[in-house]
Amino acid sequence: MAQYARGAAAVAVIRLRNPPVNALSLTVLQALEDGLKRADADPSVKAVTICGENGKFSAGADIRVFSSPKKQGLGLGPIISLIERSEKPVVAAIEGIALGGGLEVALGCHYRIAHVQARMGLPEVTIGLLPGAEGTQRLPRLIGIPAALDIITTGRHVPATEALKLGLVDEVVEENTVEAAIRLATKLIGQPLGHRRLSLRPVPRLPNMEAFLSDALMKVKKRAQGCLAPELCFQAIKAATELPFADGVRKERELFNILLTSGQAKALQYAFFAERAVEKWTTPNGASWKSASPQPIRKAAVIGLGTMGRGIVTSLVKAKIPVVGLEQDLEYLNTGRKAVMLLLEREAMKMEQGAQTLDFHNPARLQFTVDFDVLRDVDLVIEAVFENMALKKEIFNKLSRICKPEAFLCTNTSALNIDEIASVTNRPQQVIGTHFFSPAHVMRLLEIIYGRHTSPTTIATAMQLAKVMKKVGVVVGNCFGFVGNRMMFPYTQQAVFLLEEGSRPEDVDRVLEDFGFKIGPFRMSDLAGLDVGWRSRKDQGLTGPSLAPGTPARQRRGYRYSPLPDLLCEKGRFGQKTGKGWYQYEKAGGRISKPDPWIHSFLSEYRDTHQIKTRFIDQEEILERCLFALISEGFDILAEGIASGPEHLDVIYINGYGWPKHRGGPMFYASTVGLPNILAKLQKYSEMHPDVPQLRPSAFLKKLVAMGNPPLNDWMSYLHRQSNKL
Ligand SMILES: CC/C=C\C/C=C/C(=O)SCCNC(=O)CCNC(=O)[C@H](O)C(C)(C)COP(=O)(O)OP(=O)(O)OC[C@H]1O[C@@H](n2cnc3c(N)ncnc32)[C@H](O)[C@@H]1OP(=O)(O)O
Repeated sequence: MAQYARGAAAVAVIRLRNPPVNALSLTVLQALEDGLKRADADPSVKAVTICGENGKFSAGADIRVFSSPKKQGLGLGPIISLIERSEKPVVAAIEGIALGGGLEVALGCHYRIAHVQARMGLPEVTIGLLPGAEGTQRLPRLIGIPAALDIITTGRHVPATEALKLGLVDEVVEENTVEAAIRLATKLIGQPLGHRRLSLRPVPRLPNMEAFLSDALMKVKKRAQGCLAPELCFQAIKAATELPFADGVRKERELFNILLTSGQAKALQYAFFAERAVEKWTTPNGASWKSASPQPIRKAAVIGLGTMGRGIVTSLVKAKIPVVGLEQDLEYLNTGRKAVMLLLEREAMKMEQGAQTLDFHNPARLQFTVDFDVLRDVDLVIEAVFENMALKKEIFNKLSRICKPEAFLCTNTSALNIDEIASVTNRPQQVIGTHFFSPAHVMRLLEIIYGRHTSPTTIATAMQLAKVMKKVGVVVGNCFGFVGNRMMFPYTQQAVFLLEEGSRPEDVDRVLEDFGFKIGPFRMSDLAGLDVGWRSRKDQGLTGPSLAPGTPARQRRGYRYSPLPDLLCEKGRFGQKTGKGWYQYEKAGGRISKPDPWIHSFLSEYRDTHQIKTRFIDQEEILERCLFALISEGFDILAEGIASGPEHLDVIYINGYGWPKHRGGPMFYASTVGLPNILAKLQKYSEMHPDVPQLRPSAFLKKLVAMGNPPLNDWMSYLHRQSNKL
C-alpha cells in the first residue's frame, strides 16, 4: 500500500509501502492513485512528495504480477500521467533504489532528489521486458538518446552521482532526502511546471541520429545473443525519436505485450526468483539457512596461486577481506604475486570508473608467503592447488595441525570427494568444497559442496562468503563432479560421439551456440585445455599406461567410449594453449578459432579405421542428444538428493556454464519442451545407442511423465510419492 500524510503544512507525502523493496503491487498502485487524487482534491495541499518506506523508493513492478492472470490490470502508465499532469508540484525523494516502474514513477514527477547512496535504473530488460510505463518515452526526453539507450538496453544500476551528471536527478543530498524533498516542494509552490513535464519535451536531437541508431542497433544485437528484450527496448527508444509522445507510448505498449507473452520473459523471471530461492538452502538431513548462522570471516588464506587461486585472492580483496596468498616456493610465489597484482590493478581501474577504490597495497589487506605458520590466525582457508587427491590430503592434514580450531577449511575442487579430504583433518565438520569457476574473479557461480560431516554453520559461512564476494552460492551434495560437471559429462560425451558418427566440431558448436550457449563444447574444450580432462581420464584408468592391455579402443567397462580427445592430446593438441585442438588458432595462446582441415581428415580416417558408417546428423539430433542427456542426468541428481530443487541446477548452469539465461536453465527448458517429449526422444536415442547409459532416461523423469507432467514447482513433491505406474 502507500501511506498518505502531511510532511509540512502544505505538502502531502505519499510513502510507497510494500516490504522488503516496496514493489508496486496492484494494492500499492491503487493506494498511490488514491493518494494523488486525495492531494489533488484537498485545497490545503499545494505540493506533493513521493517517497518509499524504509529508505527504499521502489524496486518497480511486483515481478510476480507478470505471470499472474491479473497482469492486464497493472496500469502504471496512466498513474504516472496523473502525476505528471498534476497542477501541484510533485517531487520524488529517491532513497536506496528506484528501479523499473519505481524510476518511471519518479520520471513522472516534476523534480527528483536522490540520496547520494541511491541507485537508479530500468532493469526490465534483465527480466525479458522493457520499461512499459512510458519510461522508454520519458527517459530519452530527459537525458538524451545515447544515455537512455545505455541505461534501458543494459538494465544497469546508475549511482546517484552519475545520475546527477546525466540530468536524471535534479539534486543529490547526503542528508534526509524526504525532508529535502519536502523543502523543495514547498519552494516550488505556485511556480510554473510546464517545462518539467517530460512528455511535453522534445527528444534532444543528435546531428547524426540515423547513423547513431544503426550503429547502436548492431551493438545491442551483438550483446543480446538471441535474447529478444534488448532489441525491443531499442525499438521503443527509436520510436521516441520518430513519434509524438502519445504514439510512442502506444508503440511501447505494443512491444511490451510482445515481450510479456514471450517465453523469454517467463524464463528470465524464473531465473530471477531461482537465484533468490537458492539462497534459502536446505540439506536432506534437515539443516537449513533458517537455523544456521554464518561465522564472521575477518581474515582468509588461499593456498596455490595458479589460475584459480589468483582469481580467488582477487575476489577476496574486492570483498574487503584481508587475505594471505601461499605458494610452495619463492619462485611460484613471485609469479603468483605478480599475476594477482596485475589482476587487482585492472580491477581497480574498472572500479575507479564507478568512483570506487580498491585498497590492495596495504600488507594488512594482502600478504604473500611460503610459510604455513602465517595461517595460524586466519578464519578460513581456501585450498586451490591442482586436482590431485594425495596433494590435497597432505595440505589439509597440515592445515588441520596449524590453523586455529575454529578455522574453516575449504577446497576448490571440481570433482574430488569432499569426505575423503575431510577425513585427514581433525575437524571434518568445518571442511567444505568451494568450487569456483574460471576466471574466479569474474564468474558469479560458487558451487558449495557439503560432505557427510559438514556442519550447518560451515555451510552458512560459505554461503555468506559467496554473498560478500558478490557471487551466487549454490549448496549441493557430494558426488563425482558435483552438479555442474556431472551434468556436463553426458553433454560433452554426446558431442564427441556425434563427431564419431559424422559431425564436425564446428557443426556441433554452431548448433549449441545458436541455441544460446556463449561457447560450444569444442570451443570450450579448446579454451579450458584438453589436457585437463586427459589427466583426469588417466587418473581414472580410462586411458594411458594404466589401461589394461587388450581393452577395446571404443569401449570401457562394457560401455561406449570415444578415445578421440585422448588421441588429440597424444598429438600435443591441447587447444588454444598449443594453437591446435578441435580447431586451429593463429598461434599458441591464440583465441580465434578456425575449422581445421587436419581435424576433418583425422576424423574421416578414424571412422574408416573403426568402420563407423558416416551419416548426416541434423541440428535437431545434435541439440537433443547433447541437451537431453544433460537434463536426464539433472533428474538423477534431483532424485539422489544432491540438489534440493531444479532451480539449483538452473542457477548453476546459467552462472557457471554459459547456459542462455533467456532459456531459464536446463530444467526450466525441459519443462518448456515438455517432459513427455524429452522422455520419448531419450527413449529413441537410447534404443539407437544401447551401449550409452547416459541416453537412458532417468527413472525420476519417467516417474514425472507417468504422473502427468506436473509443473516444475511441483517436481520435488513427487520424489517420495509411491507410483504404481512405473
Ligand atoms: C504495464 C507496465 C508495467 C510496469 C512496468 C514496470 C516494470 C517493472 O518495474 S519490472 C521490475 C523491475 N525491477 C527489477 O527488476 C528489480 C528487481 N530487484 C532487484 O534487482 C533486487 O531485488 C534489488 C536491487 C531491488 C534488491 O536487491 P537485494 O537487496 O540483494 O535483495 P533481493 O534481491 O534478495 O530482494 C529482496 C526480496 O525482494 C524480492 N523482490 C525484489 N524486487 C522485486 C520485485 N520487483 N518484485 C517482486 N519481488 C521483488 C526478492 O525476490 C526478494 O524476495 P525474497 O526475500 O522472498 O527472496
